[in-house]
Amino acid sequence: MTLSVVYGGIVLVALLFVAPKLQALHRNYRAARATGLPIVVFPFDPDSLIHTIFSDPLRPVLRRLLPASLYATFEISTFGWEFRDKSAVHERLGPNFILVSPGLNRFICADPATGQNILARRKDFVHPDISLKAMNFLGKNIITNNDEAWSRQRRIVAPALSERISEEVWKVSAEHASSLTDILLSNGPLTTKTIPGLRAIAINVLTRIAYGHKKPFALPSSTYDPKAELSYVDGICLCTEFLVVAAFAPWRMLRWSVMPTSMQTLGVALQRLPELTKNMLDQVRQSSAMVTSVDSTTHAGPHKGPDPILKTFARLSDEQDDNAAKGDGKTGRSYLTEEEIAGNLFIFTAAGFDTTANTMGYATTLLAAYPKWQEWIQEEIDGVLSRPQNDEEKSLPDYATAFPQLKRCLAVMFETLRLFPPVTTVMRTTTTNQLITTRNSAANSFTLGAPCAVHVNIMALHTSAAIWGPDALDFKPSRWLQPATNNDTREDIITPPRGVFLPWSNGPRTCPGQKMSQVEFVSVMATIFGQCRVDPIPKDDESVQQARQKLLDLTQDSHPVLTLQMSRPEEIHLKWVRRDIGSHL
Ligand code: HEM
Repeated sequence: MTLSVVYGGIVLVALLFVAPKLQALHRNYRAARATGLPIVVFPFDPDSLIHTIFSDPLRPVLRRLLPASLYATFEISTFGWEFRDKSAVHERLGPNFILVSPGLNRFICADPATGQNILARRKDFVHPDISLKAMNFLGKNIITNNDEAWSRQRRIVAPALSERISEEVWKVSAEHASSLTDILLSNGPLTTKTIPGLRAIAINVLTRIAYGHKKPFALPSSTYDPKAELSYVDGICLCTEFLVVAAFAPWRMLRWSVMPTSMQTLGVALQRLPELTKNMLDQVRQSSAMVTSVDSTTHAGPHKGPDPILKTFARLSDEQDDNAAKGDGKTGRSYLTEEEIAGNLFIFTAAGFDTTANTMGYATTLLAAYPKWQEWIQEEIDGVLSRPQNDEEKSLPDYATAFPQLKRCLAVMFETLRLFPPVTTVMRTTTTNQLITTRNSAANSFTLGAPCAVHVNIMALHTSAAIWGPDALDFKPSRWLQPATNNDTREDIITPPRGVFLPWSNGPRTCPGQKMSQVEFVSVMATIFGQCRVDPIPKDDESVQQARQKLLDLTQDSHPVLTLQMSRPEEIHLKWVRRDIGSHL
């Protein structure tokens, strides 16, 4: 009797737990059916905490145990599947399909026209809560706002990254790349330092442009000391390096003495950043006030180079405060609150760091694996670098002269981003039902019931054989260039059809750092590959060919954290050798 009560209780609890899930699954299935799109049903919520934690470690086990078709369903419920799958699932199911689960339905889109349509409608398809939470912890900012505050911030943030900073980005990137080249060439055994070195360049360029922070190039240190002096830039760099922990773990917990020193140092940074931001802004305001009074008394010439972004933010905010004091109120079109200044300064670093650093890391690894493409860009770089005077080293001409000529370097960036886009899927969510028109035809339109998660599958768009041809998965930078013809000897970058190449996304929320990242990438590649060549280092009895293949395998062993990154970058062993460049000039 007692036993049957216990069993009955267990069954009841199980039913109480399962019944709402089944109900949600049924409701979602009906909503998905109404669209007429292909459907994949997965019986668990892929966004639940349990699934998020356990699905990745379970993958190898389930791959062995489950029949292939069941495993394929499980795979597309896991985080980061887009990179592993490339466009295979869309080849089976079509460009658009819906993953139905007891959580939110997920509309997965790899149709260029539909993707464009979604990204163009920023008010209908908004950023999901999870990205807002992940990026909000140092203050509201352009990424974490969906409403009118976004428009106001975008009007300030996008121009701060415009063409006016290109010359400075070009110069600073070349300076740091040149220092890294010296280190890589002079320290023979430092062969694992390429990827950390490229990361150091990316963070140094960002901190110079955003905060005016001038720092000589140095490889990043891997030691952390929670008791050491901490500057604003150190704190921001730490938060960027450990973004996921910084976003979700409370600083008090990170400071516990049982935590690793890196986490304790991060805890200190999170605790101190509000105060450090305030001090830095006060300093900027004081020095601006001094410069203005000196300028107005001495009529000194204009400041050389663009102001750091921080200064622009502070000035706009102060102008609004002045208007408010005059009674106009802080309601104009161009201002940031103090919290938004802090949030956006951080976002510059967070959004611009990993994306650009990893793109340079993948590109360098691919060039080491494919000597053919390395020589291809070097041929171009040699034609652009200034000829040496006497014994001077060849140097990179200024931005306006060199950048437009280095098309092969830009083609390497595009091809790297095609195969290794930092953001493999752009996520949105809907709160009201949305009519979606595919291939610009009303006959193909359908209504997406809300709420629904929407994923524009960048990885699938970038690797579809139907779009890019049978060699879609090959690294082939020349696909980006219109070949020179008899009449015109200039190579030109091609523009791919609309909606098929979206590493920087598209529409009103497209990445405002697109040009900055291109200028930085080309400057760094031209500086490094102008001076040296790179090869993999074969291990033990490996052949060079095997070592090259290993590099390619390491690039494929990647997973997204916030952006796509290699799982084992420390295994990239490269040998840098100075090129004999005088001979063919
Ligand atoms: C290879 C380099 C880069 C790639 C591939 C990249 C890619 C992206 C992508 C995919 C988005 C999301 C857009 C969306 O939600 O539709 C984005 C947003 C953003 N990126 Fe980049 N990015 C790069 C470099 C940079 C740099 C260097 C900066 C600034 C220093 C930057 C600043 C931003 C900002 C502020 C946003 C938010 C825009 C908004 O929500 O309005 N990015 N980026």
